[in-house]
Amino acid sequence: MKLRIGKIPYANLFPIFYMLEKKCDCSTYEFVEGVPSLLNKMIRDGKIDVSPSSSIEYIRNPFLYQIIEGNSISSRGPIGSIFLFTKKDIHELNGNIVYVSSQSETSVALLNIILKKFYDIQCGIQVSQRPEDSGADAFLLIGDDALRYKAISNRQEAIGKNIDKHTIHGQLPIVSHQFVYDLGEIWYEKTGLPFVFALWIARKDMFDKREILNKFIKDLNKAKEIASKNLYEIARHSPMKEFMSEKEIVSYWRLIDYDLKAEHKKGLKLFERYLKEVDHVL
Ligand SMILES: C=C(O[C@@H]1C=C(C(=O)O)C=C[C@H]1O)C(=O)O
Repeated sequence: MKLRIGKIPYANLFPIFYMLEKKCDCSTYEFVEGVPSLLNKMIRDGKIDVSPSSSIEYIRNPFLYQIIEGNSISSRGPIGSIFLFTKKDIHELNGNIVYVSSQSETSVALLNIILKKFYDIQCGIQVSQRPEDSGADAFLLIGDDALRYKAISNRQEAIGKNIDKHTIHGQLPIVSHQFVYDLGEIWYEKTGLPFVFALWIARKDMFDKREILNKFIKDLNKAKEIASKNLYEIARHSPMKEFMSEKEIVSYWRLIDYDLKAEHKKGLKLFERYLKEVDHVL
């Protein structure tokens, strides 16, 4: 009998999973890879036991889960991988349709709050598997898609004026969405609180695997601790090296706050309150 653990295959959790698999005995664990929206559904349906899940999944079904205390994916300011790319200033988006990544649930909800509550802007929201190919004026990417798109845009910007904006250079997209908003940064500016993108949650009804779960919680904390002290070494093994320098990868990881303390929970409560205020469908 193994503990079925959700594994988000993004750079944000790479340090933790890397150290978990390297430094801990994982013989009683089965890792199940999936993007956040898929893992949310799998843990809800009892197909996995534990997962780093969109924080909104816990807000939706708190009775189903226990929070693994002390752990999250949060930020106090920019998060570095949740971006709204737009062709115009955010204040001018009224009436537009924003295409959002089907991989996300929390960031889509946060975008809804940012647009409606913080900027008083009404937009349609369209879920898409590849928002960046939608041709839309505005789109939201999360995780590695966001990192990759931003890295490529930065590279193009650096090449700058030499690029013929109407020519596709190899795999590079054409830079046209010159406004880039980091959702973690906007949340922090408006609230002064951390934003919790993901929580580690476990199903409450997991009676026969309690002992393995307790071992996993210890291993998770150990992996998090070791990872935080070895980011450069981990960056050498990161698949993100294809798009980012090791220094950039480490800077990205340093933006992420992997803790869950009283302040984070305050941020989470406020997120829940604002979700109700903007009538976000849970
Ligand atoms: C920081 C991130 O946090 C994530 C965002 C999530 C969401 O929007 O639902 C879920 C899990 C995390 O992977 C990211 O993916 O870039």
